[in-house]
Amino acid sequence: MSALADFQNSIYLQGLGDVRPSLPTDLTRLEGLAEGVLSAQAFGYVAGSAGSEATARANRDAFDRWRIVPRFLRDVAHRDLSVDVLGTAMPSPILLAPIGVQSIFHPDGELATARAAGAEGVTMVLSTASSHSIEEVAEANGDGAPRWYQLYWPKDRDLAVSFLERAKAAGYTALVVTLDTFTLAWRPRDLDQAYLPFLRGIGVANYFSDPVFQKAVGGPVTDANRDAALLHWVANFGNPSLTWDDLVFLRDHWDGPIALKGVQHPDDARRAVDAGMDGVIVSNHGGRQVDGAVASLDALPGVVDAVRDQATVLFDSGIRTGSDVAKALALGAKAVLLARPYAYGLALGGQAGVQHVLRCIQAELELTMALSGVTRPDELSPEILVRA
Ligand SMILES: Cc1cc2nc3c(=O)[nH]c(=O)nc-3n(C[C@H](O)[C@H](O)[C@H](O)COP(=O)(O)O)c2cc1C
Ligand SMILES: CCCCCCC(=O)C(=O)O
Repeated sequence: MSALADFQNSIYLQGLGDVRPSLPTDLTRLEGLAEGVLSAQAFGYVAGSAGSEATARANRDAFDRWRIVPRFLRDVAHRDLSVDVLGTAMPSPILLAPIGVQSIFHPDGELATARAAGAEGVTMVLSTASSHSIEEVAEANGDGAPRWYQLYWPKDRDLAVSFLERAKAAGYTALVVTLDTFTLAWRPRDLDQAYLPFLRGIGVANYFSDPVFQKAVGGPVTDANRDAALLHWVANFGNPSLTWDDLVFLRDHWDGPIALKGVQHPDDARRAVDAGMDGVIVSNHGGRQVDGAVASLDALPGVVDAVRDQATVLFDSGIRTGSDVAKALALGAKAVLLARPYAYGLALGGQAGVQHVLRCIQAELELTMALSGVTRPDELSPEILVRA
């Protein structure tokens, strides 16, 4: 048995003293509870997706179409979930996905998430659009805690370089470059409420604190130039004219591993390998960008097949349970990024809420694996799955 499954026992033992977990252990229940504590705008922002939200639903349906076939009598007494992903040692194949503007969910925002990740030894991927700066989040995360940085590649190349240098100096070891959100998609829940956190000054901490950004807006951001600074942010946030050739620039300015997030097509995965990228993250941004896009899990096997072992394949979009993690790993992902469930944990319980989510999903993964005859993530293969 491992520390992860011990978590399950510790809950049962608390029951002897009539203590119950303060949050549900079925993580699919968190969204409904979070709706009760968040403003309608914040809840719409996190729970909403693009258009009719068909892709968000497809992400979940794709998991339901695969079923695990348990196997027994395989000596699963000793289980080890640890993995090495792009040079980072991890206790399990689960990272915290980049989620921007976290202070709309909890006053401590990314600081609470970073403390939770640091306490659990789980790698946090910090968004460029965070509500606390690169440096503040690193401090909350703690010395030696594993952390990666996610880049929204701005039009201003000097600003991009400044972000990369700040991230490197603050101990972020790998770079995630998100391809699918150079502009916001059509998101009806936000449009109907005329709500965008950035225009209210949330999610711009890294920009407003950056010397290159400040120079571009004529000095530090104050009440006097705040509106102009926000307009500059809007104009510079993303760059739709980027091409594969531009990746050379990133390679030249980041000496650690780089993973491209948002890859869905096998040819794009091959191009990532050709461009010297170390990893790809199969993701459709949780259905928040292209409504009607292929379910992320359905795109995974084609990408795995395309890159073979020339790059590390990670996965997100739709992960809600430990069994979902097992399915994504069985279909070839090296690790997964957990997203909305931890945002709901943050909303419901701050740092403790995020830790609860991490402990539950890791314990559930370990138990699912053991009860399926598997002791290590790399033993998961399509052989444990059938089509429903
Ligand atoms: C509220 C919210 C904010 C997000 N912000 C970012 C971000 O700043 N950068 C990024 O690469 N992805 C961002 N994402 C996308 C997640 O990293 C992830 O790809 C997606 O949420 C996965 O779908 P799931 O939450 O349904 O599993 C965001 C997602 C949500 C829900
Ligand atoms: C202007 C686009 C900002 C998006 C940042 C957050 C995000 O990725 C999301 O899905 O929301």
